Amino acid sequence: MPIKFPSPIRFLNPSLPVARFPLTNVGLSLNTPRSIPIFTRVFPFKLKYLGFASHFSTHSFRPVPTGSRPEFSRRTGGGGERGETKLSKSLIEDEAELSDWVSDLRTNSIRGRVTSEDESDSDMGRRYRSKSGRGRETDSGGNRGGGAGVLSTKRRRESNSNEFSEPTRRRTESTFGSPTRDRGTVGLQNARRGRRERNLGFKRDDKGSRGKGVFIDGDVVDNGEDERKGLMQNLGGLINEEESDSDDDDNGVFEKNALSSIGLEKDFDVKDRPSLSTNSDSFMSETRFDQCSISPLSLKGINDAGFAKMTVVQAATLPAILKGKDVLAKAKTGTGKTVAFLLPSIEVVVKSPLNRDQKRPPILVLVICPTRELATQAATEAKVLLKYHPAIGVQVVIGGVRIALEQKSMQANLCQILVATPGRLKDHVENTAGFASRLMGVKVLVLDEADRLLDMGFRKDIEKIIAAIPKQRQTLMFSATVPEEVRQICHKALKRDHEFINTVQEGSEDTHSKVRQMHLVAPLDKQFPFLHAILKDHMADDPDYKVIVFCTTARVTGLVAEFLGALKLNIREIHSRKAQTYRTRVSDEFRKSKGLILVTSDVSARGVDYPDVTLVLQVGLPASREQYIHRLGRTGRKGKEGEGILILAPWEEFFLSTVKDLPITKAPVPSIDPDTKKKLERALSQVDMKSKEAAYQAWLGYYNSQKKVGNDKNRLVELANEFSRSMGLDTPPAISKVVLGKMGLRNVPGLRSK
Ligand SMILES: Nc1ncnc2c1ncn2[C@@H]1O[C@H](COP(=O)(O)OP(=O)(O)OP(=O)(O)O)[C@@H](O)[C@H]1O
Repeated sequence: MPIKFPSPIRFLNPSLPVARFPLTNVGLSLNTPRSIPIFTRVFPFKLKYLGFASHFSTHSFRPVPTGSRPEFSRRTGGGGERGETKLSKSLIEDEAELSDWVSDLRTNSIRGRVTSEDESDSDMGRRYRSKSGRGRETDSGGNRGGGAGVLSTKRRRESNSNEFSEPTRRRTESTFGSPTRDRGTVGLQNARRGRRERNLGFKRDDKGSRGKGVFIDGDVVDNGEDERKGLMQNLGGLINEEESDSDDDDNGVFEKNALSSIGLEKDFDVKDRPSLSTNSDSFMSETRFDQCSISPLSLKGINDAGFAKMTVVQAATLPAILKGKDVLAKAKTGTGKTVAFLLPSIEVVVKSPLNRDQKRPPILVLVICPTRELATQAATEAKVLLKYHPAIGVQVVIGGVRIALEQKSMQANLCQILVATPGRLKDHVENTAGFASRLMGVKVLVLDEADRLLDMGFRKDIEKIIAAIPKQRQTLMFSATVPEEVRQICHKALKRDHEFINTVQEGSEDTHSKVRQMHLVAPLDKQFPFLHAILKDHMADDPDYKVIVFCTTARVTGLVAEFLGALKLNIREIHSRKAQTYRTRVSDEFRKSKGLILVTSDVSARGVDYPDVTLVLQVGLPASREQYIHRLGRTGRKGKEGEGILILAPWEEFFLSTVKDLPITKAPVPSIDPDTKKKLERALSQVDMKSKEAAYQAWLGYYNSQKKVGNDKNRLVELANEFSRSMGLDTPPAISKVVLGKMGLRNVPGLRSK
């Protein structure tokens, strides 16, 4: 018999408070006439607030009168969203698309374009030599410099059209450079000791515990968010003016509005939910799937997948979703959110009458994911659940795949469930015959990684997609992070009576306590050696190691991968400069393997479910607090233990204040013996000069867009040149004048132009 929960209470985790949002008067906006852009209505650029207490002067967003609002007893997330310094807003769907877009700048299609990376590459190799004097001049491989160019110029422009610029605030960094002390690697080894044993059970840990980025390697990003603001500053002239109507003002306003208008309706009392009261670290509930009204064939599929009981987020959200409610759900990384939205969506298809329109059979469920890897993974999980539903089909549409192939596949195969990345989906809406009418069948819309999809980089595409599906639908949004300002936007996308189900216990962190988090502050010239030392140490400590190294941009990722490859480490790399087929192959390989290090940009930051990752290393400033959390979430999945180390330069230490609620301790500083030092220098000298030049430009672009670093241009260039020296270059690479101009860096002392 189906279990029943009293309707106003949404439950959760062991002691998870389930938050429900007050019913504000804002729920209508997404159901707007098609001709009016949704987010323009719901989030007007000139939105003004009349006070911190929640008064708005816009007709499309009215605050709940203070008196009628449920008391803002606590903010959810245990500080998860606290202190968000809002480091970012994304620009582009998938970094590959930004890559394409930047490639596009090389053409004559956009006014005021930048000189292409390829152009700037043309003679770089001849100009500079590595420290050893033998910089190689060969191209770094067919995968570079290409971009998966399947996107139209128009779309790329549109993808970028909503970025906002931000008034430049001058700021002088005062925290540059404090030398680190060498304390040996023993501490790190100790820190890890016993990890494997602890992994054997779900025991509680006793330890105390771009966009897309922007960019720009003159070229690219991998995932920043706030850098996007910088991108706009830097590339001002590149943006289509009609579309660059900035909502600069909105950002500050938005944050305040969010703070003042969101409250929790109810705190959850775990005593009322014995089925969920496992220990508070567990991601599993006591609820069985057959306790909900799930079809027998779905139950069979679940059983075959080996899922005996629901995870906490599944138990928390399924009853509400099955009842047809709109849901915004927040649950920690790796806790089964994908099944939580797929399973009830499948049930909607099961219950839908068979459609006899063979020519344009309707798409009933639309799942949108921010990256190609994630979309592919969600579709794979759907297929597992659909094992005993031969009449239900799932298809994927993502960038990097020939659109004609997708059109064929959607026509020739069952496609009641469509999983897509936003840009490609929009392409289909605009260019695939009959697709728009199929979309009019959508009954369930899912935004996976909702906060990412609702940020600036995706806004336009999402807006168009929502306008292309029926207003009468169920909307589900899931993420491990739901910043305040995103909650505001979510309100507009969801029905008024939607439920916000937060499975992160009040007062607990957004990260898993079984994942040991550390940071290491080291000057740039020490970072390559330290990275190597940490990896070697980890590999020695755990023969089943499986490590992900996150880097700031695609080009820096390429550089780090080459460096580690030269040291004969077992390396794979994934970033936007790699072809999609390569990305898919490497992703599959990494999923199945052990004894491997994946060097990657933020294309791998969210959602991807690689089992048993033992260590996540983040090198350089993460694009945002959220991005830090999602990257870290690649380890410690399904209740396992893991380890995360963030390597920052002294002048990046400010980032720690944005994650001060997380249990991040200081990592011991590795010691580097003279022989190893020489070996590392040799390895660096083997890295392709073009990779170094591209990484230098990308590095400069990325940090230029980070306001805390990029506002002081003289200092920025000093730091970039420090980075250049850390790669073994005596002279920093020259950058084309056009690119420097676009970055706002012309005539800054220390830069070389060509
Ligand atoms: N009921 C269940 N029992 C056991 N394992 C499950 C269950 N549901 C899902 N899983 C597995 O848990 C793993 C993590 O799930 P999933 O990738 O959906 O997590 P997530 O919460 O979406 O993570 P992220 O926030 O990183 O996207 C997957 O391997 C999935 O197959």
